[in-house]
Amino acid sequence: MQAIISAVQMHLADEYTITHEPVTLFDLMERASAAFVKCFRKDFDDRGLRLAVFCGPGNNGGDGLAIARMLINSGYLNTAVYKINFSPNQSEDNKTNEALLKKMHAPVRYIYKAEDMQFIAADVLIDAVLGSGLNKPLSGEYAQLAQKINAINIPVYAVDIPTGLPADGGVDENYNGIRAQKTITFQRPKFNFFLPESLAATQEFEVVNIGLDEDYIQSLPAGHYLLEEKDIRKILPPRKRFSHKGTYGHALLICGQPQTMGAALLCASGCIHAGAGLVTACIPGSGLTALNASLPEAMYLPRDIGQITSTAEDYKVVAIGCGLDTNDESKVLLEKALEMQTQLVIDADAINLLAKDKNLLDKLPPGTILTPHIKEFDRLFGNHTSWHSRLQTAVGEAFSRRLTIVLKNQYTFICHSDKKIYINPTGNPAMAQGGMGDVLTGIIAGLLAQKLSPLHAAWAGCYLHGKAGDRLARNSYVVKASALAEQVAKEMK
Ligand SMILES: NC(=O)C1=CN([C@@H]2O[C@H](COP(=O)(O)OP(=O)(O)OC[C@H]3O[C@@H](n4cnc5c(N)ncnc54)[C@H](O)[C@@H]3O)[C@@H](O)[C@H]2O)[C@@H](O)CC1
Ligand SMILES: [K+]
Repeated sequence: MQAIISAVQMHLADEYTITHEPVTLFDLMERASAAFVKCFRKDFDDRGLRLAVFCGPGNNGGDGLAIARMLINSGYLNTAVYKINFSPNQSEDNKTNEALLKKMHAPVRYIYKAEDMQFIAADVLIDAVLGSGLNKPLSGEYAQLAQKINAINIPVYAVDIPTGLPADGGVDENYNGIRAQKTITFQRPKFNFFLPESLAATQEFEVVNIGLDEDYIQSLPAGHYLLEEKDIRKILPPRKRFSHKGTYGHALLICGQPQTMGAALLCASGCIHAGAGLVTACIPGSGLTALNASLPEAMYLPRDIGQITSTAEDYKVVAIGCGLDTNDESKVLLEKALEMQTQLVIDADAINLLAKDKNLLDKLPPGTILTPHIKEFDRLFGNHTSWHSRLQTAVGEAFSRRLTIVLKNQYTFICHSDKKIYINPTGNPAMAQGGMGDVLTGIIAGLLAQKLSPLHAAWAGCYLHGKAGDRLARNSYVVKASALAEQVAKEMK
């Protein structure tokens, strides 16, 4: 998995690479700029485009100047360079790149005040004003410049980071920086790109490698990690010779009401397709026919506390909450589940029940997995006005209560008791439909039944769920939860 390092650590990686390899900062800037141009050309192949490259005073601006040179050299002859000179500061490599550009007789226009900026006749604008060196929110001339750039209605491609967006530490709800269509970022995505608020700063991002020392980057103490396919492959349980259904564990799913039986069925389907040896659905009797018809592999347990208690020892994992309602009967079921001393997955209405009665929250056994979406999370742990603060709460609660909190979103954040946040990269908006969360709960329960640790079950569950969704979204506008559950088994192969 990739360590998502901070802007400060990225700077260290930069220095480390320069000290330990025969490269200079200027060489790194060349590499970064060449990588940007390569990526940019994939999206804009037309050499006749009018490009406006805005370059600031530091190394981000240095990249911009080098990018302009490379674009002109590769035939984008309508490239105009705007050099932002709000202060006399200029980094060394910025100076070198400015000189190289001038040697080519490329016209460089200087902007000393935001109001100097006249009408820009361009098809695409490249933002290399400020990058990871941002050390305070934009104000004064820079804020005005950002406003003026945003008012030009053309696509903006940001170099490394949109000007005004910090790399980490949250995004201001009144983001006043440059709004990019795409950001081509160096070596690592920046943590803030994963927060929904960053959409104001960039619609999308692409990471390009610039050859910084990977071993060093991975050795840095990071609080955030981005999951990769190889991490998941390593932890998936193998189907062994001579194994049988008992080998792969028994999951009990306490889910569903007569009017939300689909949630229980989808959860059971996720669990079956993730490979649990046995799946028992504890659902209202009115759902039995549907269960037998749609999932003949699943067994049925009536909603009877006596029967649940007497079979408690059979289960490796209990998942509770999908379509459960928050009525008194459901509360009793949750109380029972909390006493069962098995691995627990708590979702949906079971989370809402915890929110209603904080005494129950305090009874969660260590190792429990919670799978809230944003509203369930805020009901449980209080309202948050930003994702940054929500994640801080999630990390704190996961640590102090020894939980794994799967905070669902476009990029799901898995906050674990080790105080780290694991980011799941898979998934897409075609999956935004009812029932998806129920399938995820089932998948995680299925993996826990197969003896994965809570953390590994959360990693693999989220990754596979999103990957199945990505595969299905290639040929479909929306992805149905039931189809996704079936796809999961194929992704695990
Ligand atoms: N990390 C790396 O390994 C590499 C980084 N490179 C580039 O270098 C960039 C970072 O460069 P720098 O550290 O020079 O910083 P920037 O170019 O982002 O910023 C330049 C300077 O602007 C000033 N500044 C910051 N915030 C401001 C604000 N709100 N208002 C007014 N002035 C402000 C600061 O004094 C800062 O040093 C990266 O984003 C990337 O584009 C690449 O050139 C190559 C390698
Ligand atoms: K930038």
